[in-house]
Amino acid sequence: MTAVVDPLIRLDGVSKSFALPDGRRFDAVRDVSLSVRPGEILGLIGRSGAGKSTLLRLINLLERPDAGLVRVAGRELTTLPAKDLRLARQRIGMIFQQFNLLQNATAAENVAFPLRLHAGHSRAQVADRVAECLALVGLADKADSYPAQLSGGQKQRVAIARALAPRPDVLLCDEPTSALDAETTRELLATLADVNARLGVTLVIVTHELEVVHALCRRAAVIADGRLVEQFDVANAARQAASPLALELVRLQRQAAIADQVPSHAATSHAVSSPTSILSPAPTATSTSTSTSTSTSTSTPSLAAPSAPLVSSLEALRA
Ligand SMILES: Nc1ncnc2c1ncn2[C@@H]1O[C@H](COP(=O)(O)OP(=O)(O)OP(=O)(O)O)[C@@H](O)[C@H]1O
Repeated sequence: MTAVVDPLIRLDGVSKSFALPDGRRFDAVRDVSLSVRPGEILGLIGRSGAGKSTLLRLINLLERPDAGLVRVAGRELTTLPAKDLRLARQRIGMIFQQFNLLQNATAAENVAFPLRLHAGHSRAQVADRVAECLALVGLADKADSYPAQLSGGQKQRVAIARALAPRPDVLLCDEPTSALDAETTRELLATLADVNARLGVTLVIVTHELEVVHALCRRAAVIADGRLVEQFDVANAARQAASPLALELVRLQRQAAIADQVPSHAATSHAVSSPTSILSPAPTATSTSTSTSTSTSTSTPSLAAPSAPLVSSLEALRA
């Protein structure tokens, strides 16, 4: 008999609307109910404007729902007084597409920031935790660097270290790789997989890149016009999924499976020539720079089909 595990995140009938300049209201999220189990990696996918980011921000109450309940780690957030909500939010880390680092603070100071916000940590404890988190994301040697001295991938790693510093149960990721080139995206996804596997941190990732879902997520939820259209296990997408977006993911999975079976030079040419996600704009040139390269591009990377090494290294991390 399988043990029933309580969800770590439970959204119950949440809705959110915004006021339009003409006085009408726009329904960005409509009556969504969704559960996320502890340790899960959930991808929220959908076309631009579907309501993915708003839904993500409802989980930590960066947006307050107009209706519905938001329960995280057993606590109903919508009814918490401000002080308790601040404490509850410490258990919910978040990273953003544009990193949102303090520009005039070093990597170490950025990571220390959430720890300093809350009393109770000695200077030595903060220093230890900062060093631990920077090492975890492979940036032990960049503690004294300022964001301007770091590549895009390194900045996102600092953001991950900062989010992990208060030991969250869950990390909300809003388009975490959209500002990164293909190679840096692969490295970042491996880091996120590692955070999930080693620390057991639950991940909820908003992305418009089906490649990210394929490479990292165990479950996917499709959002369209503010509604939850369907959810499925990524490994069983071919059997469980029905929406056009999910079927596009199935096509991507098949391409990757074929690429896995053909010799590497053929796989490479296949990956390069295959169409990218229908969510992405027209393909742009991919870069093969390393993690130390400067990547400040805001264009959507065109990953095409994920390369076999990416898929297998992430699957190894997942195992
Ligand atoms: N603060 C706001 N005020 C008014 N409208 C908003 C606000 N935030 C979001 N919206 C609108 O709500 C809709 C959903 O936005 P949201 O950012 O959640 O979509 P998304 O699926 O994440 O899109 P994208 O992939 O383009 O980021 C959009 O039409 C957006 O313009």
